[in-house]
Formats: sequence, structure tokens, C-alpha cells
Amino acid sequence: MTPVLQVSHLTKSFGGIQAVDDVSLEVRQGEILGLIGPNGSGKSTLFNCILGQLQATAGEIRLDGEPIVGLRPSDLSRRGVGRTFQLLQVFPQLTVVENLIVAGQEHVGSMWSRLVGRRDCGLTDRARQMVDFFLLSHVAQEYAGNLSYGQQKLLDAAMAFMAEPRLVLLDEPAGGVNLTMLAGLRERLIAINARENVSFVVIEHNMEFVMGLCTRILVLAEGRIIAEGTPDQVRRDPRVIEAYLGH
Ligand SMILES: Nc1ncnc2c1ncn2[C@@H]1O[C@H](COP(=O)(O)OP(=O)(O)OP(=O)(O)O)[C@@H](O)[C@H]1O
Repeated sequence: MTPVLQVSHLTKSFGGIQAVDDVSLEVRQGEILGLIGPNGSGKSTLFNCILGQLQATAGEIRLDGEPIVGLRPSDLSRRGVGRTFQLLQVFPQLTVVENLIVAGQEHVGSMWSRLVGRRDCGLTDRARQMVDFFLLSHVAQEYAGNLSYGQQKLLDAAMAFMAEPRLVLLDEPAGGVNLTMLAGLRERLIAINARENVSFVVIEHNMEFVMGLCTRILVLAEGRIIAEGTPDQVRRDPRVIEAYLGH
């Protein structure tokens, strides 16, 4: 079966720095792939190249077998690529449901049709589903700015699923989330992955969280993949321990 995402020999330089250095990887249908590595190892740069926010210096990226290098983030989202952000992207002055609908609208029609058309396109129903799924029903009509940080992270995650994506790139979903909410967040992500057969790539510094969420993990150091395997294999790999300790 064609992988959902194929990255081949991707390189991104900033002047003399090879932030991503000849990286190749594949993401399979329904897989939850973790991307870990010390600070500055190239994780965000790799994400931004995949998402069309940075132009790769060399290499190829394919989505469902089709080359996507050069496509804009909006084109990618229409092709089924969603993302969450390291820093929250919710609108504090909109309610939870309104945030979800706005996130869904990004993928439906042009700005003009959004302004004049008001076609719902099932967004209200999908927003209700996401509110229930991410355990936000009790705050559905609350302004997002009034939610706890953990609830805002759940909302941020839910927003990435509004357009029923095939692939979601999650940038530190556990960052800043307190211990009591972490287990719930991980459980919901695993549940939506299974329910919608969507693939994830997850950047995460919280080792316990990423090891409990992902089926396979890639480890980056200085722009290169230095290890790959199941959470257990990666945890015990001396190259990984050295990359973290030597940093
Ligand atoms: N816009 C830029 N201009 C110049 N150098 C950059 C730029 N973005 C990233 N870098 C450099 O590229 C390297 C990789 O950075 P990147 O942010 O991708 O790492 P990271 O693994 O995501 O780090 P962190 O875990 O701290 O977020 C670093 O040396 C960084 O300083």
C-alpha cells in the first residue's frame, strides 16, 4: 500500500546550517509516528518543509504518492493535511464551537464564498461531534479564552480534525498540559486515530507521553535520523541516550 507520506532525501539549509540533512521517512496509513530529538535537531524545520511553510533545499515529499513540494499550506489542507501548533492558535474571543467552525471553514471554499455564501457544509454537525469527542461538551458555548490551558489544547487538537484529514502533524500536543489532563489527551488522540483511520506525525519532548502515544518513533540529531523503532527499542538505544546526554 502506498504510504500516506513519503519524504525522500530532504535537506534544508539556513546559510551554513544543515537544519535537516538528507532525511527520508515514510508514514503508513493509520500510523502514529513520533519525531523526537534534542533541541535544535531539526524537527520543526522538517515539519515546516512538509507543511509547505519552508521551501526545502533538496529532496522530495509525496502525499499518497503525489509530489507536494511547492504546494502552499492551504492547498495541503485541502488535500487532507491537518496540523496543530506548538503555540495555541485558538481565538479567545470566539466560543469553542465557533473556533471549530472557523477551523473547518479554512478548508471549505474561498474567502469570498465564506463571506457571502454561509453554506454550512456540515460544519456545525462536525463541530458538535468534535466537541463531544474531545470531551468539551460542557464548555461548548464558553469563550475559548475562558478555558483552562489543557482544555484549550484539547480544542486546538479538535480543530485539526474538523476537515476530516488523512494526515495530521502535531507539534508538541502535550506541551504545558498538566499531568491530570495528559492521560485524557493521549487517550483521545489514540481514539480518533483509530476511529478515523488518520495518520499522525507527532513532535514531542514529553518522553512518557510520546512513548505511550506512538507506535513507531524516529530520532533526529543534528538534522539526521539516528535511530528508529518501537518506543521500547528507541528508549534502550545507546545512540539516542548519547544524543540526549551529549546535547
Ligand atoms: N529560520 C531559521 N534561520 C536560521 N536557522 C534556523 C532557522 N530555523 C531553524 N534554524 C536552525 O536550524 C536548526 C534546527 O532547528 P529546529 O527549530 O528545526 O529544531 P527543533 O528540533 O525543532 O528544536 P526544538 O526542539 O527546540 O523546537 C537549529 O540549529 C536552528 O537554530
